[in-house]
Amino acid sequence: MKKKGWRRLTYDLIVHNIGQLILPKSSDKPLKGQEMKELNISENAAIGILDGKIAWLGSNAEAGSHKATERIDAQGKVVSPGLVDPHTHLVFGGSREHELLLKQAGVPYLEILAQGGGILSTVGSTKKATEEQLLQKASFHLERMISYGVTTLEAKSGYGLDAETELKQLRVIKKLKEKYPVSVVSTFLGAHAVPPDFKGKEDEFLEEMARLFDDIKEAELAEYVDIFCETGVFTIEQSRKFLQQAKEKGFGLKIHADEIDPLGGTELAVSLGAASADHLVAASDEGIRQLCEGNTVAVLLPGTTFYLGKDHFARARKMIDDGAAVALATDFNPGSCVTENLQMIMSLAALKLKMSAEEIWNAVTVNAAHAIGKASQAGILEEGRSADFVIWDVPNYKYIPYHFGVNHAQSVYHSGEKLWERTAYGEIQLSSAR
Ligand SMILES: N=CN[C@@H](CCC(=O)O)C(=O)O
Ligand SMILES: [Zn+2]
Repeated sequence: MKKKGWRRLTYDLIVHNIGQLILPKSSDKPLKGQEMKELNISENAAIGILDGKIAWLGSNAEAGSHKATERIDAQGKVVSPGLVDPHTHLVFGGSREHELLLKQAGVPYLEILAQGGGILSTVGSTKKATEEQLLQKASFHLERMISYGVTTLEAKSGYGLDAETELKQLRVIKKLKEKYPVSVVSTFLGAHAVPPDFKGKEDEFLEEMARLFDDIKEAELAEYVDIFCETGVFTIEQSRKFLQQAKEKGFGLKIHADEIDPLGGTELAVSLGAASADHLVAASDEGIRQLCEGNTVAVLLPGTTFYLGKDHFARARKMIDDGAAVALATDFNPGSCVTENLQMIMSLAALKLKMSAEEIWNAVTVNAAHAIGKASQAGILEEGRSADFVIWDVPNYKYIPYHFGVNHAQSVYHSGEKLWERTAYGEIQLSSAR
């Protein structure tokens, strides 16, 4: 009956002749284990959009009988929900290309940090940058993310490590939310590293960062609080106390956990009911077992492992086969993963994490949305949802992880509005380049 009602309408937009429409399963919980292996693909499909929302999903054959102000022929290509990137360090000053030489010489990531480089180097550049400069730079990176098909993302602070600069970064994220139609979720990562003047006084530093919670809540500057729980940074006990305080103030929780050493951050995340535990390269069997029991999403960042030149990747196969919920993210940042390209991460997930195409699509849509509390708005295409979708210039959904390092997005929509479209670069630019 509902469909008949819709049929009398004139849609704002109909996208028809969709070869494959990717329809991750809608669920109030992240997809776990076996559920991640299932992905609904509707062939020869069409979608109707009205007032920024998906108003109709059906077959291409039916599409002609519906009225629409605008029609787009997808030419048998693939359409998916807009991608969700649930872990980025989008706002920072400067860059760290000089560290490549250190990496090539085999200096470990934590050693560069201990020498005052790494995160601390970016802290210096971020302190120096004005709010406007940070906004311009973050806008540049955000626009590139959109061009790769991202319509919802998380962005962290964490390159200030003092009240003034952390709040400056969070205000930039808030401005990005206002400036762009995409959905941006903000995370306070004041506990990202120990500033030199607090070396040996980590507890004091965390107390100082925790004193910002009220102001951040009051000004609606962040939805989540995160901490880097790692050898030489913050211990499990410090992380537990800090996150517990954040939880009491009403923040959602995230944790940079078990990235290099298996400290037990995964278990901590589950025990605190964190939305996500991120990295998990060194997560223990017990940590994985607990992930299977809870609803904390394992946000895996294979681009970081690749960029840090490591051979050992997070155990995605075990996590999924045992029954955990896995999402994927870029971890875009100036030191350990310098890419805005979530499609590249999808390829690394196939090649290094041995994830199937179905698991990968669920990991960058529905599960990624769960990891940032956006599951009711993003990651799914169904009637009544925001019309956030991507038309991909590929023959089928398995093609994107397969053909790596390039941009397969043809056009990107949020709330039914076209945000980005690939220009016709083919003939003209190539011939002039020759
Ligand atoms: N591991 C900690 N933080 C970031 C890296 C930040 C940086 O190196 O600038 C990460 O998630 O990889
Ligand atoms: Zn990170």
